[in-house]
Amino acid sequence: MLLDINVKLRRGRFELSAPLSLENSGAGLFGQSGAGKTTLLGLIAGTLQPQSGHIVLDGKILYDSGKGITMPREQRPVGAVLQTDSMELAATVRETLYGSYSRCWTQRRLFKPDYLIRLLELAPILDLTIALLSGADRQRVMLARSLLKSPKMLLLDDTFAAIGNRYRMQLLPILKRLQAEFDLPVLYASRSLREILELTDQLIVLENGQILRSGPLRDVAKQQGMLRYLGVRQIDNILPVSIRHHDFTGGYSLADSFGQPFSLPLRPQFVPGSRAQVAIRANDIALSRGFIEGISIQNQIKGRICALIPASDSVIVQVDCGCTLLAEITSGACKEMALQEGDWIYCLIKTHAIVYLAELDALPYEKIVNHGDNYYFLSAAEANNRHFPA
Ligand SMILES: Nc1ncnc2c1ncn2[C@@H]1O[C@H](COP(=O)(O)OP(=O)(O)OP(=O)(O)O)[C@@H](O)[C@H]1O
Repeated sequence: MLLDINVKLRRGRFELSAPLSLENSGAGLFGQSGAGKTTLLGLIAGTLQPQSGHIVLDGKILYDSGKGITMPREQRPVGAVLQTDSMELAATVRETLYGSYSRCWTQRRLFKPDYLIRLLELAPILDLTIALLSGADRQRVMLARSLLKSPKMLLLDDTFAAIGNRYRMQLLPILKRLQAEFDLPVLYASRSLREILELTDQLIVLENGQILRSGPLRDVAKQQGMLRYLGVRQIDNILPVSIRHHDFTGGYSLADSFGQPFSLPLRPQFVPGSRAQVAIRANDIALSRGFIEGISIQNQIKGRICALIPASDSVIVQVDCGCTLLAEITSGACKEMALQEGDWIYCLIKTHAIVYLAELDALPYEKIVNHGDNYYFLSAAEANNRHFPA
């Protein structure tokens, strides 16, 4: 167990009560403004003390009210970039970084300052004082300073939002590398599911100081209304995929999900090996008894029907393809095909019917085609709202 927390804290009217355990991976801490994300990170980092409970990280007790243990912040094996953090304004970036490095035990040191200076492109600002830095530069310095503690876990409080767009695109692969190469789990707090999903699909949903749900997005999203709460419109299938390679000639990215190959819209920004979440609407999946040759649809995923669920004028067909896919077809089609539970079937999915979850905010317009004097908005979400200028 990486992290085991059960604490209570009251601040004015706000009460945080957070029983939470994390296995050996990072997670995204999602919550609306005021949900308690910064508070929870502060409790782990040691900037705040709970009234009761315990916090154990990687077998080390950081806090235990029963045993009377409170480990001071400097000694906690936690790197944290918190909104409430401050730095010595008169110190230079170099002094800040080397100061943090010299306080880390030699045998625990994971990173060298030079490595992080290169990784986070800090060389041009090394001799500036913290007071002279922009907000985004300060965030990068704080991140480097936290990593120089060689932490067992990295806590980030809405860092993408604070760091600015330019470095955001650079920071993402860095954080992914830290997780993969250095086995450094990141707990990332944000109000944006989209940002969290760029890093991880493990979610902790916090509301009003309470943990509503935790687990992989697929499981969390099963709860009625949860996706809407997370700021995502209703979608029927969410799949984790691993990107394999990009076919620039063919115009698609190839990925695996539960051992099945998927052709996805081309997104070269995903490094092969990285993970993403994709969504497919149930009524964007057609079914066929056999594999079809000579068809433009790139995804023909074979699976076995495990349930036929009648809806008002349609049938939801639950297909086990390694992962579970829900397809929605008309009752007429279901009857004509004489579908039965246990039958083998192919799920036909067009590449462009698959949407990266991180891009859902970018909807409703997926693509606008100008043909003659007419504009056509090619987006399922806009089906009821087409706009054809005169
Ligand atoms: N110093 C304080 N004293 C009393 N209450 C506080 C203090 N700081 C925060 N709170 C309250 O604690 C609650 C949780 O705040 P917190 O900053 O942890 O939320 P958050 O989820 O991080 O929000 P945001 O996304 O806006 O940063 C809020 O109701 C806030 O008003």
